[in-house]
Amino acid sequence: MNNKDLETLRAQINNIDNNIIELLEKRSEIVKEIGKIKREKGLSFYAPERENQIYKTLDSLKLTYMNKNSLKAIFREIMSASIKMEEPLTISYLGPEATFTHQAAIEKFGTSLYYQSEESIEDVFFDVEQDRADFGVVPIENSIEGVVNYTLDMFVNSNVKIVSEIMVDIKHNLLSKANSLSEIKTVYSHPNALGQCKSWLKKHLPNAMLLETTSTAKAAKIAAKDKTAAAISSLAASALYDLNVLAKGIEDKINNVTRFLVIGKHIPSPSGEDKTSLMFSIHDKVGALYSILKIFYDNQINLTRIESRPSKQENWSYIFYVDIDGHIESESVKRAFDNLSEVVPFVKFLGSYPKYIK
Ligand SMILES: O=C(O)C(=O)C[C@]1(C(=O)O)C=C[C@@H](O)C=C1
Repeated sequence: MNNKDLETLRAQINNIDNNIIELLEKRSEIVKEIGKIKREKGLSFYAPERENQIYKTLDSLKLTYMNKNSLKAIFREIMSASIKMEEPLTISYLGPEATFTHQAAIEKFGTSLYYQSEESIEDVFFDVEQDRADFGVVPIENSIEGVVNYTLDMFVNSNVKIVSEIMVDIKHNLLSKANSLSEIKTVYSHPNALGQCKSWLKKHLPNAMLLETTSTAKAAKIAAKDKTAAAISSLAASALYDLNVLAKGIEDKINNVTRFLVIGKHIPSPSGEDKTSLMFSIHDKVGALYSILKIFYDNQINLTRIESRPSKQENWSYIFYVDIDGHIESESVKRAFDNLSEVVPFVKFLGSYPKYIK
């Protein structure tokens, strides 16, 4: 290909880019209208059910050249910019910067919004409750470590609702200012990450001292100040703290996924494929849990998870958390919720939200 060809092709791209920009301008004009209606009606500017519809449409396309994940990332950012045009929302997350929760938040809301890092899950809940943030992102469970009890417990006394969910593949990496493994004397990370990379550490750094930190991002911050130290952390942290990636994907089990929740104050409209989360306690008597599970069965509702936690009110009494298929606005879910309310001492609706799609 000679330079002339290259110039011709780039001129064609310039034309297409102009068309894309013109269309984005037209799209933005409509977005502004939507924003006005939402403000008048007190609706949520972020509409996860609508975003899922758009992602599903993209998923169903038959494309010749474009990679679907790339296309979705482009639309993620278009919608992020659109939300910002309607209302520049603030998203609170369990920080510091470059944690997996931060990554999850950006995956959900794109890069156009404001992000507010918090030191604890409790603070993320408080930010949303007290309107210091419009939405919050917190971890709820990991495929290896199990449920994040702290997040579950927060729902007992909080009135925030679950409005969306995110799944993130957890990839651990060894980051350091050093250039080779032989220089590493200490490895810092969150206890979960150290646990998830145990075999790799034993094989490649058998003599290193392992030290726990409150987050994987904090570990990266510490490692940035000591050339004999390394951190197990995300690639985002390697960029943020300018660290070398000495080894990629060092987790022992490859299927390491963390589920995060977006919390807010509005309940999204049904998307067609939704989940509902509920919390309840039961009477201390024979068959109590059985009779509750039967309510879901009788209403033909699929129960996708059940967790129990000590109620903290009296010893050996428990609170149950369930996720079911369907939206609270559907007849069967509404009926099941009403039936449940009649037989349990305490029940709380935690949210109906669209199921995660990658
Ligand atoms: O359809 C809406 O409710 C919009 O606000 C528009 C739009 C979009 O850009 O397509 C933007 C933000 C919402 O989260 C969903 C969709």
